[in-house]
Amino acid sequence: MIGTVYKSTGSWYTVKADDGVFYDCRIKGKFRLKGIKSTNPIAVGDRVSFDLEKSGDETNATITEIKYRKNYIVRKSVNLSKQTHIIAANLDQVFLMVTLNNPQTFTSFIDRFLVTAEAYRIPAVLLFNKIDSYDEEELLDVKYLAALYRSIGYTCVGISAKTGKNVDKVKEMMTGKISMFSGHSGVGKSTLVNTIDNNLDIKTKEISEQHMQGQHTTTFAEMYDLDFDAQIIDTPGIRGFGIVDMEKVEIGNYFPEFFALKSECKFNNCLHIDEPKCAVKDALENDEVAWSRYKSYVQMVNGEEENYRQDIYGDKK
Ligand SMILES: Nc1nc2c(ncn2[C@@H]2O[C@H](COP(=O)(O)OP(=O)(O)OP(=O)(O)O)[C@@H](O)[C@H]2O)c(=O)[nH]1
Ligand SMILES: [Zn+2]
Repeated sequence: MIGTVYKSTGSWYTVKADDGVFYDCRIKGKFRLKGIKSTNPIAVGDRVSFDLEKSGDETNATITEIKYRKNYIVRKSVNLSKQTHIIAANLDQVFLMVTLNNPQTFTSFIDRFLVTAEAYRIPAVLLFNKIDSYDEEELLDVKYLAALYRSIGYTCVGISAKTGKNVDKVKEMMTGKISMFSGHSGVGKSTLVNTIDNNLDIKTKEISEQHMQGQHTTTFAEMYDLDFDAQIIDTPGIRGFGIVDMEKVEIGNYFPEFFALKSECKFNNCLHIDEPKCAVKDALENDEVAWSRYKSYVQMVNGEEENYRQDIYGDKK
């Protein structure tokens, strides 16, 4: 039989077979995955084959094979083994919820998130939430940001999880897909999920930062069916993506508007920092590339942490 993993506890996997029936499965032997040293061989979202075997009154379900994963997101374990914990696999899209204030979402955070999504090959959508609460000036800031990210190719929607404004658009985008919601604490993720499907009762199991750092703590994601043809993956305690290891020369490839210009740079390994005849820097000078994006890029290349203070909306230089 073939199905999708909805939940994993490390030793048991809840699999929804393609006929809609749920089975608790175990794995047999060891699953080794090429290229990753993982603490968990099978993750939520994985497509698996499994066998049913009767023993007396019981039916044992055993996973025998993992199908091709189109993508997966990971969290590095903090202990010395350098093992990777796969949080979820086969996401169709990820929604980043952004608010201008309460809490403030900085462009450096948005850009880091988008770079990670590009690296994971997961389409990202920006949802500007709480538009019911903004004054005219703030709405202009939202429009500016939405236009900026749209020009790069990202879908952007202004929504209100509270009033339901444009939530129908979000539902439309979710139909037939597996989605994940990310964003800072307080941006309205739970509120939105409740507005989308008020029968769903995801108990947001908040895990303290301190707890997350404990090496024995494992956070398990879970997939939920909504009351229309859509699934969401909830990752308790994980509000963004883990950080993906990247080479400096790679980072520019995950800024789509930089990548599009790369072939016009004089050097094919151009870092777009100090090199002469750099098409990205030329575009920046001509205001064809946003300064906020370039600033995020330089921070990432230099391996700096997000610098919240310097990051101002609509600040072009
Ligand atoms: N005005 C307004 N308030 C909102 C909106 N969406 C959420 N809120 C409020 O923002 C606060 C935080 O919302 P939550 O849904 O708990 O945020 P969250 O992202 O799930 O937060 P964590 O669980 O901490 O990650 C609550 O007081 C909500 O009522 C909105 O569209 N407009
Ligand atoms: Zn360049």
